[in-house]
Formats: sequence, C-alpha cells, structure tokens
Amino acid sequence: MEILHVSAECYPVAKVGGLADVVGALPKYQFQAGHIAKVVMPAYNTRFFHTHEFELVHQGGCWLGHNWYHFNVWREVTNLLGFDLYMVDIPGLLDTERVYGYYNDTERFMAFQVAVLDWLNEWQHQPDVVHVHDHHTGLIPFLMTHAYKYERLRNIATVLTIHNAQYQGQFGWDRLYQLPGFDLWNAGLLGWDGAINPLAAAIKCAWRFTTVSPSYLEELYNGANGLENLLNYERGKAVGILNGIDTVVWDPATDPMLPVDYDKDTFIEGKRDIKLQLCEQFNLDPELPLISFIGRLVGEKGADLLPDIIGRSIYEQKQQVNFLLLGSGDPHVEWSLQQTRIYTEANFNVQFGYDEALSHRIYAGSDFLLMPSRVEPCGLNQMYALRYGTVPIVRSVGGLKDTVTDFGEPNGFGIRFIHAAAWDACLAVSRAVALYKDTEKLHVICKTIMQLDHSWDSAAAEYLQLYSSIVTH
Ligand SMILES: Nc1ncnc2c1ncn2[C@@H]1O[C@H](COP(=O)(O)OP(=O)(O)O[C@H]2O[C@H](CO)[C@@H](O)[C@H](O)[C@H]2O)[C@@H](O)[C@H]1O
Repeated sequence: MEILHVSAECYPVAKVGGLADVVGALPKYQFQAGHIAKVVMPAYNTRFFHTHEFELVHQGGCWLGHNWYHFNVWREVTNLLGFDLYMVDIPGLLDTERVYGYYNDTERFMAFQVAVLDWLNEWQHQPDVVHVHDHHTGLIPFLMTHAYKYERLRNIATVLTIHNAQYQGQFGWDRLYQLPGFDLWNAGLLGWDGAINPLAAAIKCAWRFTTVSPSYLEELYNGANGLENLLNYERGKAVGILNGIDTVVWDPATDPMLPVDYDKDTFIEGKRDIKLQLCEQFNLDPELPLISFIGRLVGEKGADLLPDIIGRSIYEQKQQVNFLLLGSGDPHVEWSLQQTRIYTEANFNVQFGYDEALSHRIYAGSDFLLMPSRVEPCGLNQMYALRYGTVPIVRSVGGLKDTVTDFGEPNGFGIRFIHAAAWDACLAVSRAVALYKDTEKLHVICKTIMQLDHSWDSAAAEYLQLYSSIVTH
C-alpha cells in the first residue's frame, strides 16, 4: 500500500510538539512493514533543510486569490528518516524560522495544501491513501473531492488524524475566493459556526477520521471546542488509535543526548548519575525526589495550575521535594512561575524555551513526571517517562487514562488523580513523595515500566487495517 502523510511538522525536521513525533515515527513503521510511506511537509527555513541533500522533483505555481506563488517540491535523497520525505518550498510564505505564529498562517498553510495537491495531480500513479494531520492540512479532503482541478484525485481514500481538536484553523468566508474553484453548492462542507473551519471540513469530507487515543474520542463527543455535534453526527467514520513512541529515538540504552546510557538492569546507577548532573545544573538537592514537567505552558496542559501545585507541595512536604520545569507558552504562566521561584528557589527551577536535548535528560534524570492536563488527546511525555524509568503522575484524562494505571491498583505502575485542581495534584505529589521513600517498591516499579511496550507496532497495524477497510481497489 502507498500512503502519503501530509503534515505541518515532522521530527527531526521541524518540531513544535507531539504531532512531529508521530509523523516522524508512524511512516517509518509503515515502511518497515513493507509499505510505501511518504511524508510531505513545508520547507521551513530549518537547519535540516539546508544541511541535507535534496533533489528537485516538481516545480509549479499557484494562485491564492490575486497572489501568485511559485513552489518547489524537494525529495530527501538518502531515505535518512526511514521513509520518503518531501518538502514544499514556497518562497515568501513557508521559508520562515518558526512553524506557526505568523499573521498569514492561513495563507501559508492554504498555499501549502494547494501546492501538495497540484504536485499530486501530476503523479503518473496515485497513492492508495492520503493521510492528513490536524487542521493545517484539513482542506485537502474537501479539495480532493470538490475542486474542479483535482477531479483526478477524487477516488483516493483520505484519512484525517485529529491530534488536537482545540485548534481548528478557522478563517472568514471572505477568503473563500483564495481557494481553487469548486461548485459553490458544496461550500457548506467547509463551514462550521459561521466561518470556514478546516478541521470541521476534514471531519466531514475525509473517508475516515481518527483520534490519537480511544478515550479522547469519547471525550470529544462531549467537549470538542464547538465541534461536538459534528463529531457525533460523523461518529460512524471515527476510530480511536493510541499513539506509539519511536523506541529507537527514545531509548535510554542508546540515547546520544544522555551523558550516561542505562537499561532495565542498570537504571539505578544510570538515573542517579543523570539526576546528579541535572540537580547540579539547576541548583537542586539530588537527595530529594525530583518531579518534572515538560511541555507547552498552556491551559490545556494544566500549566496554569503549576505555580499553585509547586508552591503548595513544597510547603506541604516541608521542602522535601524538588520541581524542575522545561517549557514555554502563556506569558502569564511564565510570570507566575517566576514569582513562585522567588520563594521556592531551593526546591524549584525552570528553564523557559524549547530544548530537545535537555528534555531527554529530564525524562531520564527525574524520579517523577507530572502531567496535570485538562485535555490530553494522547500525550507522549508519559510514554517517554515510562521508557526512561520515570514514574508518571497524571490527571486521568484522554490518552493519559489509556496509558497509565495507578500503583494502588493490581499491576498498576503510575500515579493518577481525577481533578484538574491543585489540591488533587498535591495529593498525588504527596503519594509520590511517600513512594520515593519506599526505595525498594520504587525500583520494582521503575524496572516494570521500562519494559512496557509502547512501540508503534500495534498502532501501525491498526492504521493499516483502517486503510484496508476503505481502499477500494
Ligand atoms: N520546551 C520543550 N523542550 C523540549 N521538548 C519539548 C518541549 N515542550 C514539549 N516538548 C516535547 O514535545 C512533545 C510534546 O508531546 P505532547 O504529546 O505533549 O504533544 P502536543 O500537546 O504538542 O500534541 C498533540 O499531539 C500529540 C501527538 O498526537 C498528542 O500526544 C498530544 O496529546 C496532543 O496534545 C514531546 O516530545 C515533548 O518532549
């Protein structure tokens, strides 16, 4: 089978969050299973694009309303990532330093999608499936079925994966003229709640859609940032498939970003050494339990609760616990964390910004990883933590509920709490501190969690089963 993944992010080329991890791993597993898996993404002005060898496979141009853009499609020639990587370069639109956050993001991703389809329209053959990810690529299933110039693509199966339904990419109907021509009787398929909504359009037009965990799918029917009714209406097309993790990139036994490697038999020394270095770097006492948080500092991740959780826990535990944070996001949260640090300096440190290498050292060197998420479609951090022998403390929601059991239950191994509230998270922290003191029990848990299988094997098979159910030839 031939699958073309279309995405705004792909690790290690350009990563903002978990979307990149998934698109950098799933195609690799599909390729290893004997299929042709391709990824096409924007050619941002990244180091990767400038330091690897690419060949030009297509040149074209597209109108976006009154503006004409040239584009080039490049292919990475060495199959470095374990699948075919294509990058669409649109000077003036996509050659940006960052992935998102520009005033013209709507045009940038609209042009990207049109360029991908123009290119696909020129292929001699056709892929079996076009698999789009999140709202940045959500117009594709609509355009493939309704735009006049893509009539040839009409019978290719399309799948949408929703990594996060909070973001939908809405824009006004006044921009309708920027899209390639289609029969206006079908314009309603683009809309939701008074605007063009690319995520809603993809839910309506893709042949199937998936969410990144079964629990998240169930939750979306009741809370999906305005799309609940649509999702309920289209539920016949929905499947929840739990993400896996790339066990080659995320392996403490071979991770080049760690100063010391370790496995299930050497984790006590390995984790201790990395924790020592981390604590030295961040001025924390290595004898105390180290609880970390990595991620975007936004409400969805419960980041606004962190100052309270940290301040109260340090007080309640009589300064016998440490916290370390890596992330960036909401300026109010960053400010509040800085304020918290003023009175908890000996027990808490934070690094604002994005640092891939540091994130690996934190997963490895921490005793616990805290995830007080309000919404968590899947969550990869808890699976990385498990693989690195770090006990996850999670709010029982979405994918966290599907991947972490509580050590208070038979065969449980993590710490779960129910409410997205500081008091409940603080109770979970107190359980973590107590577990830390029971070294023997903690070590048994660490060894167990390092051996759990969260590789992509089973999820990749589920996706292939889904494709087979819709590919007609
Ligand atoms: N400051 C920082 N420095 C270094 N690394 C950082 C970092 N902040 C985040 N990361 C890394 O980014 C990734 C974040 O993964 P998440 O699962 O939390 O993704 P996110 O919420 O972006 O994506 C959405 O898509 C994914 C994939 O489907 C879902 O798991 C998730 O629930 C959903 O919200 C992890 O690899 C993490 O280590």
